[in-house]
Amino acid sequence: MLGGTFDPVHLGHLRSALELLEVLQLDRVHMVPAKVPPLRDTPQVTPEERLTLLQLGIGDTPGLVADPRELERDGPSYSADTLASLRREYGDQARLVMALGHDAFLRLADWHSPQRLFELAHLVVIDRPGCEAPLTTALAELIEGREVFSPGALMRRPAGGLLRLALPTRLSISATEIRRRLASNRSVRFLLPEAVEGRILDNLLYRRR
Ligand SMILES: Nc1ncnc2c1ncn2[C@@H]1O[C@H](COP(=O)(O)OP(=O)(O)OP(=O)(O)O)[C@@H](O)[C@H]1O
Ligand SMILES: O=C(O)c1ccc[n+]([C@@H]2O[C@H](COP(=O)([O-])O)[C@@H](O)[C@H]2O)c1
Repeated sequence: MLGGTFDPVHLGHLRSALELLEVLQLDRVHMVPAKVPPLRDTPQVTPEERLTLLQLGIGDTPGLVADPRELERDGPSYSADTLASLRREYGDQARLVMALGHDAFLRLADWHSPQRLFELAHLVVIDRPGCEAPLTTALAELIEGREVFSPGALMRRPAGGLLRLALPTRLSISATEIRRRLASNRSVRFLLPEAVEGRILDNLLYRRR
């Protein structure tokens, strides 16, 4: 699972999802837009629209799935609930991975039931340019004894490990920068898929009101 606000989805997300699929030899990557992201302000664009943009971005890419399950729940979109739902779907023995960028990882100790995340899945932290801050004490305690150093070591068990990965392509693209550009009428070409760009421009999304 790769969860996100996806406000909007961009090539940093999509390349990461594809490379996770290859490097970890996964069956599929569920990309799950958060209906109510727990630790940030309400996104500018509705969950349904962010899901539509994600579907357009993924297109027919084999192995990537635009997963609407968080849109079906009310309240904050806690990842522990999403992983529990995936665990129910795939069963106890499936190897389940939650991937997140290093910036999101740095705040993991503030998440809802962070220990439970490790009961339900492995965590894979994707290196992201410009996000090299040190770990807090709370985060260091949370991950103590969990780190492994290869995909093979991670995949021996269904859950509970932590792997930090430098994926082959590191893109310093962020949704914040894309929203800024759109708000000031600057180009976002080549930062996100053309179909996503087209829908955003056609519907005047992220324009300053
Ligand atoms: N360029 C990128 N490379 C690797 N991981 C990324 C990249 N952009 C986002 N991610 C990760 O993807 C997940 C979802 O990201 P999110 O939807 O918040 O996008 P974002 O670009 O970080 O958005 P914003 O700028 O609005 O915070 C997070 O775990 C985030 O760390
Ligand atoms: O479960 C939580 O408490 C929690 C707290 C913060 C973020 N998350 C999830 O982490 C993913 C990235 O979040 P964000 O805000 O960086 O887009 C997204 O799927 C969020 O739902 C989850």
